[in-house]
Amino acid sequence: MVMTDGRAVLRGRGTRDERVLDTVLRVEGLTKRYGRRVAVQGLALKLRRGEVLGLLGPNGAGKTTAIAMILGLVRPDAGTIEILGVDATRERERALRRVGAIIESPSFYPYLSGIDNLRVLALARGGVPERRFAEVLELVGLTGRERERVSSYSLGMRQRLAIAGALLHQPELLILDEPTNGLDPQGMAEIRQLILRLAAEGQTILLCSHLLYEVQQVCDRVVILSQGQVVAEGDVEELLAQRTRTALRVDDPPRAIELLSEVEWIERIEQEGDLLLLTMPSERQFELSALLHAHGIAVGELRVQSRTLEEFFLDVTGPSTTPGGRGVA
Ligand SMILES: Nc1ncnc2c1ncn2[C@@H]1O[C@H](COP(=O)(O)OP(=O)(O)OP(=O)(O)O)[C@@H](O)[C@H]1O
Repeated sequence: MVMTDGRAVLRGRGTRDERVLDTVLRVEGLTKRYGRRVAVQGLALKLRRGEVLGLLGPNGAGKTTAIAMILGLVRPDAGTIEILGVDATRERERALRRVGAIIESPSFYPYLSGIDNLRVLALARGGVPERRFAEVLELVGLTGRERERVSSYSLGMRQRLAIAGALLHQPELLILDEPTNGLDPQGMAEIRQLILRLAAEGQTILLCSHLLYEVQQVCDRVVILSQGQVVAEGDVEELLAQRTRTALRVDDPPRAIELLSEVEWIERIEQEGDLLLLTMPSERQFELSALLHAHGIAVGELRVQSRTLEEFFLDVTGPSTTPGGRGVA
């Protein structure tokens, strides 16, 4: 992601290599079934200090169930969860001490001011130093509005107050489940800016979202879930590069399809009019051209089509595609 490198410099919490050594969250084999329905199947996640990881997936993919298991709200059927080296399934309270989370729409006392609501939240955490209130209000851009009643806040301001509340105890891991749900475009943009700002300060974040744009804008890495399973994982730009489509025009499409169906690095072949669209790594286009030539198939056109994350996402989560599978559509 273009922004990633710039942000790594901004963060100023050691080099990226130093942070790599430090794993904040490690999930392995995490599984949850509801009756015969598998909500999450063998999920593995690794989140390093200072990283912003996006957990992406369509509705019902299992994101909320995964987060709820990490937060000890739902008991896993199998798997391990380690937060800062502590086994969260065995020592839930100790593991969650350094975690801040927002998993539902925030609920506040509407007749109390923003800062008084934060004071109530701080009590639940066993108290925080007085100066921390000003710090978190500043971080979320609510300085100057903290004495107003929450009932007068916009939804975006309430969400920012909720994030301030989750940051009160200086968590090492911040978990945000669909933080822009229900917000208008301006409110969404504010939350995205806030996440970028927290990331720039070195905050480790697990962001759960079904919004591709949001994830592409703020995350270093993304894990895509579909029907409880990981179907793709990696740096967003790298994921897109791996799965670009190559448009091909040849003199004998049926023979080309027959030949290319046997090629291991071509994931998918689609036909659009007289064009063949191949899902394959773009750097193999010379190999492709040589292969066709060697089999006497003449190539009239060969060009790489860039894909949006949206197309990629539909490709890996869509019902017509078997993840990792090949086929002619
Ligand atoms: N308490 C429950 N009882 C039965 N089935 C459940 C329960 N919670 C979740 N599920 C099922 O598990 C699957 C995963 O749901 P989950 O809410 O984790 O997905 P999600 O990716 O968070 O989707 P959404 O964005 O719609 O919340 C779905 O099929 C859902 O119907």
